[in-house]
Amino acid sequence: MTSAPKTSTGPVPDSEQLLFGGPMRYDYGWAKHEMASGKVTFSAVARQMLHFLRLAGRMAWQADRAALLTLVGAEILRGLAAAFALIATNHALAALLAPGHVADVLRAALPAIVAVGVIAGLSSVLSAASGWAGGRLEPAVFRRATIEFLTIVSRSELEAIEDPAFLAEVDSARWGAMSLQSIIGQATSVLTAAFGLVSAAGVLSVLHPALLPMLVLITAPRGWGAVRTARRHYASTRAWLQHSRASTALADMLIRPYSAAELRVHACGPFILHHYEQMARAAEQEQARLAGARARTDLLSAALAGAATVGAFALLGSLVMNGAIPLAAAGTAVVAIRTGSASIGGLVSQINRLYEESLFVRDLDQLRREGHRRAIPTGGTPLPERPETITVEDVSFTYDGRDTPALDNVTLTIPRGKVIALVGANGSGKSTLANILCGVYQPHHGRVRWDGIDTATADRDQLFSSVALLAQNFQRWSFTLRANLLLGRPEVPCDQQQLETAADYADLHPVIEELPRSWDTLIAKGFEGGVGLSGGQWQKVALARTHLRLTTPDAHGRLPALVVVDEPTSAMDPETEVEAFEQIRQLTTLGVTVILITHRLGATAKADRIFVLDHGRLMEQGTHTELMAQEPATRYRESYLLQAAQYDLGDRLPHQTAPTTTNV
Ligand SMILES: Nc1ncnc2c1ncn2[C@@H]1O[C@H](COP(=O)(O)OP(=O)(O)OP(=O)(O)O)[C@@H](O)[C@H]1O
Repeated sequence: MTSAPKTSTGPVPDSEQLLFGGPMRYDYGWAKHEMASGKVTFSAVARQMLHFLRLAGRMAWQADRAALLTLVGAEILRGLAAAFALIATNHALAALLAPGHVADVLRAALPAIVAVGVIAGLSSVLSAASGWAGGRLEPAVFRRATIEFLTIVSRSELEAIEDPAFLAEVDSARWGAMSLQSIIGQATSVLTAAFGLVSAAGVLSVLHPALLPMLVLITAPRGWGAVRTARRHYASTRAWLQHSRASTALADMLIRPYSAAELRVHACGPFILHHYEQMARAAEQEQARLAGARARTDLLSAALAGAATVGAFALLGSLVMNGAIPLAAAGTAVVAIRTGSASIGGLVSQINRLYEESLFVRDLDQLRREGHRRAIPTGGTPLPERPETITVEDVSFTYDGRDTPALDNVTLTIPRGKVIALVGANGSGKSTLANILCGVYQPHHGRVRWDGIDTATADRDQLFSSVALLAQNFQRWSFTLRANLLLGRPEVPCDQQQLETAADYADLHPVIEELPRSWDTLIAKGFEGGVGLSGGQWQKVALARTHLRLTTPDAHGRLPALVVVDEPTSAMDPETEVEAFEQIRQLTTLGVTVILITHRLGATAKADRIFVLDHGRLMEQGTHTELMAQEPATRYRESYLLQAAQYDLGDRLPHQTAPTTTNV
């Protein structure tokens, strides 16, 4: 172990530059990963591996004790069987090489020969038992590790999920969950090979102490080669995880329904295919590089091990010649060296994989700690069920990688049970503010208070439960219509009547009537029996889901106090849209405060209060009448008149002409 592993070679392929703006390799700075770096000692590697084996063992113990005990028991017995087989072989050889009549010699050797056969049979049974137990354990451990991984990631803050460094950890840890499963199989094989080696070593040291160091000399180069190859492979896999995710995304674009129409009309297929191929070639080159490096390492370690084997046989020959050991013992020693070497072969390839897998398990372990740090906190100050006012105080927020803040010292007050409109040009910060109000982002500066209680220290689960979010890019769950609504309040059971009420509210029944299996229709193109919905129909589904959430108490009897609707009607036809806005306004009759984000200023005109954002700053506020009457003309009035002029709504003030530039 002398140098840190290389991860990629060559310039950035054009495809990666064009499509992703740079190389899709993770640059980890290998110094951070001491196990993968060239500076680690073998004992450190062994300690780490034992640590992760214990981790896998603990998980296996929790998953299926009987299977784990069977597995370990069977492997220990197989190891013992291998030692007994060698002893029996020694007896058989001693009897066979003894002088005497052939029939007598055979008779004397028969018990030992039979013992060798019986032990071989027993070994096969034990091997089958071990395979059965391993087959049960591996998927169980994989399930546990995956569930743990998914729980950690899905409970992380949204900012963490959007952080590329955290995403890199997530990518690698996901691999770790798979590795934890294979570690069981690897560990079993290592155990088997190690027992074989130990029994060979035991027999050799009994035959003559000088033979044992020879076995060690045969083993050492193969062990060195295995660890070197594993490190190289790990470094490469980890660095190329993002590349592999990007390639899968490209392949999906070619074959999934969501991109099918534009792909065909714009003839994007050949373009994407070309770049997919370029990326696949880059990955192929990396694999070829690894294969070449592995071949070189294998060759070197095999040459060293071969030289050691020759030395071992030479030593054995000289021991026989000098009469230090009898011929029969030499025969047994040959068998032991061969068994030992075969065990080394198995051991090396298994340790190779075990080591590599344990590096990924380590990443899973790391995600556990990092995930804990980035987790949404549990507990905190209780929030009022129906706050009289929600105040946003001097709130600023800047996205990672951005120089300018998305929200810049915003201060505003939201009274209970009113419709509050957030308006502003694209990118002015409306959705960011909505996400802060919902508790998915925490302000980087300033506070949001519910009746004076700072939401940063409040019980976040309670905050989430008190909010309904109909986001601009709301989730179109690839499930049945029923499940799509139930996901409005998934933690409590809902009956059909509640679903019907929500559907009534969103005028969803005409859509349901056209669905082949009514509520149980799978609304997902690309799955068997699945049907697609139009954009406006999906918005109705989302509106119904929001209503279900607003009218269904959580497990503690709490109903949402705040609903954020972000561009809820953008895909609806004019008639439906007018109705939908009216329905949204009606939500205040439930005692809920409505935050309405929309560019349709006809709808905001009826809001109780309007806040106008511009480049993350709160520029104007008031009622529609106030904002329209202000002099000099507000940005809001200019935009409103511009829209009015488009539709000739006749809302233009007598002395005004519609401006043509400003946009809210
Ligand atoms: N995840 C993100 N990472 C980095 N920047 C972001 C992210 N989301 C939004 N932004 C940036 O933050 C600013 C505010 O975005 P936001 O989505 O809040 O605007 P908006 O007013 O809702 O816009 P629109 O009317 O187009 O929906 C924009 O400059 C946007 O590019």
